[in-house]
Amino acid sequence: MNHQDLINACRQDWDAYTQHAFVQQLAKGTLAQPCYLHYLKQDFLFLKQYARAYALAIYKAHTLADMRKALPSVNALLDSEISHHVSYCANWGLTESDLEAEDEDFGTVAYTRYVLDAGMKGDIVDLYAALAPCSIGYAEIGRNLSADENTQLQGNPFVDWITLYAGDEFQQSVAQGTAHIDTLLAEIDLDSQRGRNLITVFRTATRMEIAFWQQGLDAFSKDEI
Ligand SMILES: Cc1ncc(CN)c(N)n1
Repeated sequence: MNHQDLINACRQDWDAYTQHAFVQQLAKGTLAQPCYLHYLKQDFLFLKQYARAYALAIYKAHTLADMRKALPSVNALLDSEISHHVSYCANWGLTESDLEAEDEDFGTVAYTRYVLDAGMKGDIVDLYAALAPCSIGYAEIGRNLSADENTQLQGNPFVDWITLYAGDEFQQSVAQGTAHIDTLLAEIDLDSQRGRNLITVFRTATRMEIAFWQQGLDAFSKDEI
């Protein structure tokens, strides 16, 4: 099996994730600012836990080769993606320590601890099945938005978000990570119990992504700014 089998096995949830109303409003530039800010703050906290999960992949690896494969993702999260969020949030006068002091919302706790638990109780492949919707999904969203002529780039307050995830650096790092996941999945039969378990893990993380977008949209009524 490979990553595409995982996506195909949960197609409905996958499409609900990658085409969520939050994504469509980002693309049109119509997303309410409180929703974006809530999402960014929570995503900062999400990425911090997510970096721990990639560090767990080093711990779970049996070979030096697999340990080295996980390291670029830890670096990319800590040096690039989290730093982008810190700079975006500086526009609202928020510092890195302000962001670290934020409370995690329920969807943030549920998703990140689910990924960490899948990796703790399973092996490295279970962990990657839980991590994969995050990287592969955002890369797909970035590509879709940049290829779609209806995406509003000019004057769009969220253009930085779109260019981050559509950009070469993010796309290449996800392509490398996905090739590694495919190598690990290649030994597993899609119709085996193991294959079905991995689909469940991948689908659960995909459903968590949908809930994470919704958590951002639901912030509309909260007084965030
Ligand atoms: C919730 C979520 N999922 C995925 C990504 C992309 N790394 C992200 N920043 N946030």
